[in-house]
Amino acid sequence: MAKRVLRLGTRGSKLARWQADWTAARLTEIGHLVEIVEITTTGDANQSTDLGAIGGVGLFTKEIQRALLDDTVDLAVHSLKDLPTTPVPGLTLAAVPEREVVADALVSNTARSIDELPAGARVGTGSLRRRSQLLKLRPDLQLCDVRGNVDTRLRKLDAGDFDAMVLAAAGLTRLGLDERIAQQIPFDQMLPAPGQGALGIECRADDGEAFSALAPLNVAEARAAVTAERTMLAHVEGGCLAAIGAHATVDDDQLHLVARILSADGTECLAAKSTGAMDDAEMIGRQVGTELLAQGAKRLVEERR
Ligand SMILES: NCc1[nH]cc(CCC(=O)O)c1CC(=O)O
Repeated sequence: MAKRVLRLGTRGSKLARWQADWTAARLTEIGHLVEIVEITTTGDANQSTDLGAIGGVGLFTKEIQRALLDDTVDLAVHSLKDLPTTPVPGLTLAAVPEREVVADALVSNTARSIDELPAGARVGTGSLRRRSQLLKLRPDLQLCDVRGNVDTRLRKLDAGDFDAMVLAAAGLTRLGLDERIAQQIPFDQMLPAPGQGALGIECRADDGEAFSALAPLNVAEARAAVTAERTMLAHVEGGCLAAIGAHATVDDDQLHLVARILSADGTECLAAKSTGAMDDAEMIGRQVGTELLAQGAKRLVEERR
């Protein structure tokens, strides 16, 4: 019998293609046959529209999950930070591979750090999380909305549309654009999005063959860290629209999670952290979420609706 070809669904952006190629290469190395299938998502088709206006949560992932459920593809590779925390019946997150650099990066042709930005500098970012944390640090900054893929954003920066911008360091590194990173922003200044820098690979829950193929790509420490971050996010019901940052690390089977949630203008900031066994990642995520709710997180989440 001919060996089954695993059809791997991905978005068409350069970064998505890199992630799909990386996953396909790992699977091929261990003897699987993989075919990459490109899928256009609502998020990609609407480069100019405000993300919130076209339904926010799941914009980049829904169509690929649909293709998985329709049996058009067998595997789906996502940037885990774009994947909603609500489970999709019939699908399972089969692998969270080794995580790339988690921090956000400052990209600028003039400044080497956030502290070094001149008063009133224009900073490009479409993310409320980045915006609120920047304003908390530097209320003088002028935040400019910027959308599009990494290349488009870099072109706008180089054209002088703004003095600096903030992107995930992981995306730049994967695209070979490391030299554009002026500063890896320290976590005390900016906490990343839950799941940032990690990939999530899904398959149909009843597809044992695909699940087994993906198992060797899973890294327990990476899985535990993103599980803690995502459980916290789900617990405060933040979705992708609230200014919520989180970062979990695993050290000697001990998991440390820190999280914060901010008001839009950055003047209010709630923070919580917890530590425990790596195997208790979900419990640690819930503890931190509960602590944020006790401090009044609901009001900051509702502010965005
Ligand atoms: N929301 C878009 C998105 N999804 C994943 C990444 C970067 C790679 C990653 O975090 O894994 C980016 C771009 C960015 O935020 O700069």
